[in-house]
Amino acid sequence: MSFKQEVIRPVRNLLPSVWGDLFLNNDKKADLGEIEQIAEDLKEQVRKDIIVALGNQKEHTNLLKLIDTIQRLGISYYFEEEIANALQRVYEAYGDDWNGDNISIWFRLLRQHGFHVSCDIFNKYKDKHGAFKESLTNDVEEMLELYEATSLRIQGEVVLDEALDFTRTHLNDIAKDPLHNNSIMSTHIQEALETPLHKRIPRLEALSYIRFYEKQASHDETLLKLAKLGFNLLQSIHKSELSQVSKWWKDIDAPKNLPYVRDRIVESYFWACGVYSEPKYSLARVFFAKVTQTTTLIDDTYDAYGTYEELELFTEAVERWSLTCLDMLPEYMKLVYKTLLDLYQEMEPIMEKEEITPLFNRSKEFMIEFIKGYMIEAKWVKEGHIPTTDEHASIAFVTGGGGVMISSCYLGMGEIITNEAIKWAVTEPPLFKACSAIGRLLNDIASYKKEREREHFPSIVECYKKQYDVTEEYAIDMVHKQIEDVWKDINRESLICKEVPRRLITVVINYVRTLYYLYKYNDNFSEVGEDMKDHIKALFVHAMSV
Ligand SMILES: CC(C)=CCC/C(C)=C/COP(=O)(O)OP(=O)(O)O
Repeated sequence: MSFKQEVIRPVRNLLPSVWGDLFLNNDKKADLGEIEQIAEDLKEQVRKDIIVALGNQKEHTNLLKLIDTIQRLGISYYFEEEIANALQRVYEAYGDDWNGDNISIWFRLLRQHGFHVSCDIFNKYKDKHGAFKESLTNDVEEMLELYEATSLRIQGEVVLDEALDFTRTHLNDIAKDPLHNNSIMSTHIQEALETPLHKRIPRLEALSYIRFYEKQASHDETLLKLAKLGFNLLQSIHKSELSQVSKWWKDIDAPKNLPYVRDRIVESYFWACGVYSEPKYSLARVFFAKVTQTTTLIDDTYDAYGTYEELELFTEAVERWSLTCLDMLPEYMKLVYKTLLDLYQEMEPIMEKEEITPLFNRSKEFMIEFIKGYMIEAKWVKEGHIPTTDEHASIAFVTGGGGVMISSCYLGMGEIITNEAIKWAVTEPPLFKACSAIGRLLNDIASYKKEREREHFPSIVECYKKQYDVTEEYAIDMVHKQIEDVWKDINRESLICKEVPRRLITVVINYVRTLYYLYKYNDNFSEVGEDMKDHIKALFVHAMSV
């Protein structure tokens, strides 16, 4: 007599996609030839403005303001060369001794573009007792700019730590002051306090800044029009890509074949657009969206469905990376495995043509290490092991996904992936590790309560509590402090990597900005909140009225 043993699987309350088939059939590109021509003429005008301002030293403060506005409006990719050249010239002309106005904008822009200018200039804002001058509080815009500049600080820049405390306190008071209540400025301040510019996803910043800028009496019509047209032009490309990835995902038919999996292809594509929205990175964007959904598929297999024995088989198959391993896997896992291998297989010839095979191969290795990390987590869960914070960090650097996610972001970006960049990326540089760390910390803070409801790898919050015998609130504070420290590390690293094209560094920063958006308060990826739904609709459904 044989007894069929029932398999006990983890239980999870799975939320379906909120989008249904909304984005599936949007692949017809509209004919935008006429709009493109208008945009071309506007671009020419802006280009001239940049060149004229650069040529006249008296205009350099305005030049920086113009560049800042262009960036915030989301159209800097039209003027990449002009902006890089202008900032290079400003750096060469002034070094650390900027003598124009708007110190904070100067500092923020130069640091954002990789110039390690000194923060000592901010001592100008202090009085003889070393405190920030109270007179600063009379100029709200200047205080706001100083606040924004502090996000670029690195470890040890005490003047900027102090400036952050000072400006945050005063801006908070202003935002709460009934005199300013509900004014455009007070909303603007509140948004800045919530998420400083440096931590915002550029595409969402464009969305909100276009609305703000339009209401400013001093706005420039050419810039505003170009921003709106540019927004719509990008949207039409993104809609078609979103339809493409939705079809790919639809063919896998997860609701029928893998019902335990989070269906987050739209959110995955949103993530990809957070990293790069320019037309020329279409291939990379589509690939990265698929990687993110596939990683989610694998995460859910380890966290929410597979038995320990099945996961061991899957991990072994991934290490061997060959379709011949399909036979050793249970039926449902075959599809997970095939999705993973097909995804890379499809990219292989393109990567060969682009001569970036070493990076492509390393990216596969990162994926294998990542999945082996999930297996270690599964083992600790099985043993009921709560790791020390150091042990936790050692695995979080792997399953935090920095290596696999950032290397995947780079695949398909074309000629910007130079040999130097490949040499740098394959070593898993500190910037990748910082992505893993911040990803894990943000994700743990957002989801530790939910994860506690079921069997799950312990979050950093649990590890802190156990190791240091502290309260939950204290542990959470420690994690927030750590997150701020990682931002400082990212800022430092992004100034050091001189051999890597700047756009590849901003890929990393944008990736982290998107993580920050997704996990700052809740796990917006698993449980898409109202704000995120509105943002996705604004980016991919509604065109902007011009
Ligand atoms: C590594 C990365 C960024 C992968 C992209 C897919 C994803 C959002 C996984 C996190 O799932 P989760 O919220 O369930 O996380 P975990 O199970 O790791 O706690």
